[in-house]
Amino acid sequence: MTQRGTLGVAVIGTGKMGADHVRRLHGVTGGARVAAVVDIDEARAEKIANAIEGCTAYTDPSAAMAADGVDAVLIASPGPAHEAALLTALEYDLPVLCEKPLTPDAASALRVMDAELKLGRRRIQVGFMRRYDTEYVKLKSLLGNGYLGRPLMLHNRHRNAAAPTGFTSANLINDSVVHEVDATRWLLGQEITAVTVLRPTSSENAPEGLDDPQFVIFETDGGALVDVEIFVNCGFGYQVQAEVVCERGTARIGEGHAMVTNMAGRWGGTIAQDFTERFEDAYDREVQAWVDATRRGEVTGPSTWDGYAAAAVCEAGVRSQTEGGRVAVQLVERPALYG
Ligand SMILES: NC(=O)C1=CN([C@@H]2O[C@H](COP(=O)(O)OP(=O)(O)OC[C@H]3O[C@@H](n4cnc5c(N)ncnc54)[C@H](O)[C@@H]3O)[C@@H](O)[C@H]2O)C=CC1
Ligand SMILES: O=C1[C@@H](O)[C@H](O)[C@@H](O)[C@H](O)[C@H]1O
Repeated sequence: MTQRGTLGVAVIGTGKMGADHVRRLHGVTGGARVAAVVDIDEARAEKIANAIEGCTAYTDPSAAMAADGVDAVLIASPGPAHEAALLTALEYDLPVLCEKPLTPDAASALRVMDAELKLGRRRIQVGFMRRYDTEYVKLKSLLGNGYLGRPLMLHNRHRNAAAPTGFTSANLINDSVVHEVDATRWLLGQEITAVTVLRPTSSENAPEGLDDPQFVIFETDGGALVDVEIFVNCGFGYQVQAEVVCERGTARIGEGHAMVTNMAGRWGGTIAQDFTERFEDAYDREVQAWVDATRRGEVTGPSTWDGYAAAAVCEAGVRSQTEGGRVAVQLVERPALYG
């Protein structure tokens, strides 16, 4: 570790999330500094590096990871670029926080898991930040105390005001629904065994080539049924809601009613416009927890196994989108390294 024991982090990918994580590491969280930034867009990386003392810009992830003063890596490039960056980080034996998805399909996720298994110790945390959101944490702890009884159903709504240009049906599963895949596995403590994707009439606001919204159903090995409404061009804001239905009661999060105003014969509040607003605190807690654990020499949080299991479920979801019907999820046996 460098400079008075702070963790020197190389941030790979300096687009929307990467730039936000740089801001967070530099000015919000403690115990780390941004030692390097990497982007295939050289000007973008340089602009960010120039604003931070002691930070160097690179276009090649491998060069950044080999640099003096780099102790850890935060990957925020697009999903298809994650595998190469993860394998390089494992070669250098560097701890990693990798934005979701770990990779966009099960075979590439398995290659990453095999490389970590060869190393013989956990190095990777996957950026499933909902596990750090206070509402999700409360729901998890309520389910854990058994007060409501066994969970039978989980209803999810995931709405974005607008999807990025070029967002495809596969992105809708791999980039958006992947959060509900992880939240389901984590909240219920069950694996997802089958996925069915159904499509209502598409919104006239959906871009050419994308059916939006879609309706996704998971079956789990504990017998629960889970549904996800995914609507990435809903137009009015960003909403992530979940309601669990148990034997003796229900619990709901994500209503967003932090403040309700009454005025001119109406009542109401505001709706977050995107994930950086809705999950700001969760990202802060996630990154701080990663920095703290890394400085202690530990790896905590969602593992490579969680990333692989999510990738396998998403792959089944994409197959259901293209082939129709219910697609079973096949997982390899869980290695002992992942408990
Ligand atoms: N946890 C969350 O809620 C969210 C996570 N994400 C994830 O963060 C990652 C980045 O997403 P965004 O920032 O929205 O994308 P973006 O498109 O805004 O930024 C990606 C950046 O990576 C750069 N890049 C592309 N290939 C690269 C490579 N091989 N090496 C280095 N840089 C490369 C691009 O030039 C661009 O600057 C994705 O994995 C995405 O799924 C994105 C949004 C929210
Ligand atoms: O991860 C994210 C984006 O990549 C994705 O595109 C959005 O749908 C999610 O809400 C956001 O959390």
